[in-house]
Amino acid sequence: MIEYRTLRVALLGAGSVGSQVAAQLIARADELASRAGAGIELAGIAVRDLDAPRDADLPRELLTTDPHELILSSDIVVELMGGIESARTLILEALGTGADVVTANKALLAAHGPELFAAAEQVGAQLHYEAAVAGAIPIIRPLRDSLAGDRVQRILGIVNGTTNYILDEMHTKGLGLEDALAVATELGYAEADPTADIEGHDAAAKAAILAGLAFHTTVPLESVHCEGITAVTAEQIESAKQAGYVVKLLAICEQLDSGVSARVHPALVPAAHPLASVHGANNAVFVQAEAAGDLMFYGAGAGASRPPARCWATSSRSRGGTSPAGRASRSRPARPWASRPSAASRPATRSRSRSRTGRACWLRSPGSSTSRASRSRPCCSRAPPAPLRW
Ligand SMILES: NC(=O)C1=CN([C@@H]2O[C@H](COP(=O)(O)OP(=O)(O)OC[C@H]3O[C@@H](n4cnc5c(N)ncnc54)[C@H](O)[C@@H]3O)[C@@H](O)[C@H]2O)C=CC1
Ligand SMILES: N[C@@H](CC=O)C(=O)O
Repeated sequence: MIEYRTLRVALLGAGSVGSQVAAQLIARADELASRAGAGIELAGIAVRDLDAPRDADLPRELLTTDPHELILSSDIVVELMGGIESARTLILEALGTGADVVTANKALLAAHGPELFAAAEQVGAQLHYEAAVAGAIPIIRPLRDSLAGDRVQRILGIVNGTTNYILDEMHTKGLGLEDALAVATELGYAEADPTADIEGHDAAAKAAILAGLAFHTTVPLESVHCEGITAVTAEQIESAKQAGYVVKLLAICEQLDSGVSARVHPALVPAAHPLASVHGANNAVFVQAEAAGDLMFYGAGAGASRPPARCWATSSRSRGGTSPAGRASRSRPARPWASRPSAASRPATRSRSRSRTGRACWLRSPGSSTSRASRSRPCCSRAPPAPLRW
C-alpha cells in the first residue's frame, strides 16, 4: 500500500461548477492521489450561505462561511465564486500564503491577470486557469506550451457556450433569444449575470486570455472589440441559413501587421466550415499556426459537469507542501507535480456585407450600440476589425 502525503484543497464557492468539483474531489480522491502522487483532501468549502440548496450533496461539516481561515490551512485554493473583487482579494490572500491557486474566473483574469500572476511569481506559487477558457477543452496548455515554438497567426473561437446554445436553438428550432437564454440559464451554462454572455463580455475576456497566450503579450480587456448577440434576429438567422451560412458568436484573435487584434462579434460562418458544426453549448477553438497549420480543439464549453474536469486536473498537478506552515518560507519549492455579422439578413442592415469574392465577412448590426463595443477601441492595434477570410 503506497502512502501519499496529503495536499489540502480549499474550495471557494459551491455554485454550479464548485459543487461538482467538490463532489468529484470527494468521489475520486483515491484515483487522484495515485495520479498526482499525493493525497488530495478537500479541506473545506467556503460558501455564503450554509443552508442554500446545492446541485450536489456536500458534507455539511466541510462548509464554512470563513474563507480566510480555510485558506490559511490549505495547500491549494480553487476559486469558483466568480465575480471580481472578493475573488481577487481571496486569490491574492491565498497566493500570499504560498498556496497554489486554480481558478475558472476568466473575467477576473482578463481584468487583473498581470497583478495575480506577479503575486504568484513573487512567492513561487502557481496560478492555474485551464477551465477559464472553453470549458472542458484543454486549450491553455496547448497554446502556452505545445505551440510555444510555433507562430500562431489566428484564432477563431466559439468560446461562449450560452450564446452558442442560443444561436443554435434559434437556427435549428426557431426559438427566440429570451426563451433559449432561459433554458441555458436553467442548465447552468450562463454566468450569474447572463448579460456577460449575451453582450459578449464573457467571450471578450476569453479572447483577451487567448490572444495574450497566442501572441506572447498582454491584451487589456478594454482593447477587445466586443459585440454580443442581442441584436441578432430570427430573420437574420433565417436569411443566413438560406445563403448557406450559420451565425456564430466568434472570438477572433489575429496577429496583424499593425499589432495584435482581438474582437468578439456575431459572424457568418460558411455551413461547410468546421465551426459551423459546433452545436449546443459546445465550444471550439480553431487555431491557425505557421508550422502546425490548422488545428481545432472541440468539446463541451459550459455546463456544471464539464469544467470541473479541468479544475481538478490542474489541482492534482499543482504543487503542494508537506505542511501549510512550511509554505511561506519557500521561495522556489521543488514541484514534482507541476507541469506547469451580427448576421444581418437584409443587405441594408449590414455595415460590411459578403464580398464579391464570396468571403464571409464581419457584419455589424445597427441595433448593438448598447454593448461595450461602442465604448471600447476596436482592437489592440486600433485598426478597424478586418473582414474574415475563410
Ligand atoms: N458555469 C459554467 O459552465 C462555467 C463557469 N466558469 C466560471 O466558474 C466560476 C463559477 O461559475 P458558476 O459555478 O457557474 O457560478 P455560480 O454563480 O453558479 O456559483 C458561484 C457560487 O459562489 C458563491 N459565492 C460568490 N461569492 C462568494 C463569496 N464571497 N464567498 C463564498 N461563496 C461565494 C455564490 O453564492 C455561488 O454559490 C465563474 O468564474 C464562471 O465564470 C467557467 C467555465 C464554465
Ligand atoms: N457562461 C459561460 C460559462 C463558461 O465559461 C459560457 O456560457 O461559456
